[in-house]
Amino acid sequence: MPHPEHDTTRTTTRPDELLLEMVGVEKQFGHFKALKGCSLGVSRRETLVLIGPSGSGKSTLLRCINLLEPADGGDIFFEGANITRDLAHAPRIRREIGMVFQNFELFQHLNAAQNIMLAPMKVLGLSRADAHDVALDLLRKVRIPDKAEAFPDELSGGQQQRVAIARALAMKPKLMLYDEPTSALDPEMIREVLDVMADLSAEGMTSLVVTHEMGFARRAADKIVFMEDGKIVETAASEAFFGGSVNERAQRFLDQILH
Ligand SMILES: Nc1ncnc2c1ncn2[C@@H]1O[C@H](COP(=O)(O)OP(=O)(O)OP(=O)(O)O)[C@@H](O)[C@H]1O
Repeated sequence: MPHPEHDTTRTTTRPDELLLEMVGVEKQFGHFKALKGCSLGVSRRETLVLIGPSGSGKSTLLRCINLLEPADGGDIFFEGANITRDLAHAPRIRREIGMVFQNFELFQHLNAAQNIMLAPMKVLGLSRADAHDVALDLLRKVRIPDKAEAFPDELSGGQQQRVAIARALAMKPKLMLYDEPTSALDPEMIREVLDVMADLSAEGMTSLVVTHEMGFARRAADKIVFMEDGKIVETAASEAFFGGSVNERAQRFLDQILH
């Protein structure tokens, strides 16, 4: 046995290491408790789908993770660092956690390539030429290679959402958060966005996705998380969840959205 200090086969990063861990996270808006002691772990390369009734706290949970909302209690660890207790982590978290919103939130006065190039130039210090190359690569990845020059109002909703995904990917995030990314889209566009997200998950992009698209959940999710009334009621492996071995409230909700 080699001495541990000289054992070059040891690594500090296990492939299944927790990337994100939430422990007892609380969030209050005035007198209303939106998150009540939420605990959740996300391992590297995992995709989790978060479901639950309207108002159960799904968006608030995502917004606490990337520090758009400060948590009032509990702890959130990202790569082992407690990001809720030390505001110095905020710039890194905004770089390393990508977020995609329901309404795309693209800059209307910039074309698709410029939307994608902005943060890599401003935050990562890439030259315009390098950032442009990154943008073209990502537009290929999200399957709209010919839309670099198009402005948001010249794109369909599905194309705009794919630009938004490309814009988030341009920062090389370690975690992607998606907040109902297809709920503002017409049915024929939903599939093209979900296909891109499923490809990213299959490539190992760690993802936390709020969606009611159960076809996507079946295809891409490792785990399903069910929230109700500000609490995480159930976290189950996807097979167990769809196989029916989940608690009764989660099952009832699943039946509602499937039928
Ligand atoms: N900034 C805010 N101020 C006051 N209340 C808020 C705020 N943000 C969220 N809430 C409340 O917190 C609760 C949880 O909201 P949240 O948006 O997280 O739910 P959700 O599960 O994402 O719902 P939906 O599926 O409808 O998007 C809701 O009752 C909401 O009204």
